[in-house]
Amino acid sequence: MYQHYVEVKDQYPHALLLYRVGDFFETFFQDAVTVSRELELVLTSKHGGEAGRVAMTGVPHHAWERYTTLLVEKGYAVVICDQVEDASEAVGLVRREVTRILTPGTLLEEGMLKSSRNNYLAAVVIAGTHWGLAYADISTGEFLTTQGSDLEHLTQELMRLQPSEVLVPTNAPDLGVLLRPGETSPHLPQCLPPSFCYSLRSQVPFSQGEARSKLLQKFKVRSLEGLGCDHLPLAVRAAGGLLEYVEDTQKENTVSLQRLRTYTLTDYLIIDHQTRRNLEITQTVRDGTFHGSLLWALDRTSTAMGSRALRRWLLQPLLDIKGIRSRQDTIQELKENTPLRQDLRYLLRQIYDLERLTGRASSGTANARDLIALADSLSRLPELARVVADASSPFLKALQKVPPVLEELAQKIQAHLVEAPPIHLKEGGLIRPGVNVLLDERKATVEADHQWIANLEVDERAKTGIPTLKVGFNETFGYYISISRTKADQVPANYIRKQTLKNEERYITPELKEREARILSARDDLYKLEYEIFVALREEVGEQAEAIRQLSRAVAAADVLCGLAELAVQQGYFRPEMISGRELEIVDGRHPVVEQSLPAGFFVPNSTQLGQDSSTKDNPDLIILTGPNASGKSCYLRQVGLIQLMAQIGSFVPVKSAKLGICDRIFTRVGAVDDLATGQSTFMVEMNETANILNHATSRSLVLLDEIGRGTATFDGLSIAWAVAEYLAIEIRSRTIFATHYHELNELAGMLTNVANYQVTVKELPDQIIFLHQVQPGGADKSYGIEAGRLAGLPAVVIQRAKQVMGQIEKHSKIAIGLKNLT
Ligand SMILES: Nc1ncnc2c1ncn2[C@@H]1O[C@H](COP(=O)(O)OP(=O)(O)OP(=O)(O)O)[C@@H](O)[C@H]1O
Repeated sequence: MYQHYVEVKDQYPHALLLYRVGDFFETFFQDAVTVSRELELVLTSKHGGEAGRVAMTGVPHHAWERYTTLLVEKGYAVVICDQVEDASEAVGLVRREVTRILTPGTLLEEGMLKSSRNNYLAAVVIAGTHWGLAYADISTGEFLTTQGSDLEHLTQELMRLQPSEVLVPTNAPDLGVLLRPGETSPHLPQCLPPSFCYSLRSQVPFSQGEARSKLLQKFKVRSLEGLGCDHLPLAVRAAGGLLEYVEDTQKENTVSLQRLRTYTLTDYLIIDHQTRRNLEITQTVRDGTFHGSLLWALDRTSTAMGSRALRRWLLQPLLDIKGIRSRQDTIQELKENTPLRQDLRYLLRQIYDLERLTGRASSGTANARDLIALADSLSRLPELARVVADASSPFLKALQKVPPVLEELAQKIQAHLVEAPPIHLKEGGLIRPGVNVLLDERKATVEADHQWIANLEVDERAKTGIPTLKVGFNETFGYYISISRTKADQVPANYIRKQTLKNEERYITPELKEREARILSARDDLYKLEYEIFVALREEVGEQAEAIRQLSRAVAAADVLCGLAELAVQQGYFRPEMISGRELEIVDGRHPVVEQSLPAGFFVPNSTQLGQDSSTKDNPDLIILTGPNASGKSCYLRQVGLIQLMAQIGSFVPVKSAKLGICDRIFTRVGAVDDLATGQSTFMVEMNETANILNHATSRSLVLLDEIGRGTATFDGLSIAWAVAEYLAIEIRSRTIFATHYHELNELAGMLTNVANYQVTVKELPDQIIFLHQVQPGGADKSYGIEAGRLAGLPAVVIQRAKQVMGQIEKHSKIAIGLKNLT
C-alpha cells in the first residue's frame, strides 16, 4: 500500500494527498505533518516496513469535505485517492485511484462555496505588455475571456474578479506549485497582485495550437469566430489552458461550462480597484466588512443566484443606455405593481441555487437531496411564469415561458425520489415504489428477509424458552443470535458460539448463515439498482444543464431587479433619467449607505449640478468643495459617485429627481491610508493615484477628489492641488468634485467659468459648531481646524498659540497665483 501511495504522491508532489484506508482518509510522511499542523489533528506514526516508522494523520472518510475545505481555504491543493472497488470484493490490495483534485478555484461541493459570491478560477497569458485573461466559475458554468494591451488593466480586472486561483503558464522547474497568497516566485510576472493563489502551470496547454483545438473540441465548433475570440490569440490561449486544467482536476467528473463568451473591458463602466475600495462597494475600507458596504445596503434579493448577480452587476456597471433602460423598466413595473412584486418575491424565496445544483448534477457530484431541491425549484417556475404572465417589462417577460422539458424533468425527479432521501447514495432508501418493477421485486425480497429474521427471533425464543433472546447484526460477524451469559446453559445444540462479550454470548446457526448470504446479496443488489436508477436520473438533469442555467440566469436577473424595486419602495428611490450627454443633475440626493445607518429623516439631502454642455457657474465641470472637518464633504463626494454607479447598473437612486449622463469611468481619490504592504508613503500613494486619474480621465469621466497634497509641506501641497484642479478643469474637462481644506483654491472660480465654489455649512455658536451638512454655493472662508482642536481637548495654551501663529501667517503671506494660460 505504501508503495502505491508513494507512486501516487510522486505524481502530485505539490499537493496534499488524502489516501483512503478503510474508514479514513490518511496522509503520510511530510503531508501528515502539514495536515496535523494546519488542522490541529493528532500526528501518529506506524511501522511501514522498509520505510521505518511512517508519520500519519487521518480524517474520517465521511468528514473529508469539511477537512478538505479548511485545507483549500488555507491555499493548499488536495488530491483525493479513494477506493474504487468494494473492499470485501477485492482480491489482494483494494484498487485505489485519484478521484478528485481540489484547488481553491475548482470547487463544486456546496459546503466549500460561499453562496453569495462566485468562485472564480482565472488564467492569464502575458506577452510583453499584452495579456489574455480567461475566467470561469465551474460551480455555475460561467466561462469568459478577454484580451488587452495594458498590464495595469489586467491587474484591475483581476482585482474586480477576486479569483480564488490564477493559472500562470511558466517555464518554472517546479510546475504544479500552488503559491499561497503573499508567496512569491521568480516565475511569477511582477504585474500580478500578490493577494491571490497562483498555480504555476506548464506552457504546453497554453500554446496557441493546443488551446485552440481544446476550445474547438469542447464547444464542438469548427472555428472560434462564433465564440468571438478568433482574432484574440492571448484570450484563446488563456481560455484553452484554463479548460485543460479544469478537465485535469475534475477527473471523472465532467464539468459543463457554458459556451465561452468574449468580452471587452470597454463594454463596461471602468471602476479601478482604488475607487471600488473608496466607494466601499462590496466591503468597508475601515475593517473590510460586508456590513456597511453598498452591496449590503442594496441587497434585497431572495435567492443566492440573485445575490451573486447583484454583486457582479455592481462590479461591472453598464455603459449601454438601452441595457440600463430595460433594467429600469423592469424595476418600474415592479415598483408600481405591489402585488406582482410581493408574489414574485414570495416565489423566489422558494427557489434554491439552481445554477450550482445543476453544476453538481452535471459533474456527477449531486446527491439525492440536491436533485429534490432542484426539482422543487424547477416546479416553482411555472407558478412564476403565471405570476408574470401579464408583465410587460423585458426581464419579467423572460420568465413567461418555461420549457416543458424542464417541467417534466421536475415531475420525474419528484416521482422517482422519495421526499426526504438520505445523503448517502449507496445505501438504498432513495427510490419510490412503483418506479421500476425489478426494484420493487428486490425490495419485496429484502422485506421478506427482514420478516424472516423477525420471525426467527420469535421462533427461537419459543424454542429455547429464553425471552431475552435477540437476533442482531454487525458488519464483522453478520447476523447472530444473542443470549445473556446467565442463560448460556439453555442454548440448543445446533448453536455455534461465535463471540463472547461481558454479559452476552453470540451464536450463529448453519440455517442463519445460509440465509444471511442470501439476505446480504439481495440487499446489495437492491442498493446497486437504486444507485443506478439515481445516476440515470442525475444524468438526465445533466443533459438539461444548459436549459436550466439559461432560465436560472433569467431568474437571477429578475430577482436582482425585484430586490431593487423593493428597495426603491422602502427607501424612496426614484428612476434617474439616463442621457448620453455629460450632464449630471441630482436634486436632493442622499448617500445610500449613510442614510440607512441614520434614524429616518436625519440625513440631509443635497443637490449637485455638473457638466452641462455650456458650462456656467450653475453647471460647472469642477466644484471646489470646502467646509470644516466632519461637516460632510467626504460623504457628499461619495454620494455623487454612488448615485452615478447605481444608476449605471439600472437601479433607482436616492434622489428626488436626477438626470445623469453616462460615465465612462469613475475615479476617486479619498483620504490616504499608508500602503505599508507596498512600502509606499501616504504621499506617494496619493500622488500615484492622482497621476493615474490625470493620465486616464476623459470628459466623460466623473472624478471625485477628497484632499490632494495633504501629505507634504503646505505650499507644495497647495501648489500641486492648484495645478491638478486647473488641469482637470481646462485640459480634461471631466466632471469633478474637489474637496479641500485649501481655501486658496476658491480663487480658481473667479478665473474659470466652468469652476464653481461650494461649501458644507455649519452654524457657529459661542462654544460649539453645529454641523448642518448642507452643501451651498460659495467658498468657506474659515477652516475651523483650530476650533476642532479645541473641541478635541488640546490644552488652552496650545490653542491660544496656534491662533497667534495663524494671525502671523495670514498677515505675511499673500498668495497671488493666477491661471496657467493667463500668465
Ligand atoms: N448629508 C448628511 N446628513 C446627515 N449626516 C451627514 C451628512 N453628511 C455627513 N454626515 C455625517 O457627518 C459625518 C462626517 O462626514 P464626513 O466624513 O463626510 O466629513 P468631512 O467633511 O469629509 O470631514 P474631514 O474633512 O474631516 O474628512 C459622517 O459620518 C456622517 O454621519
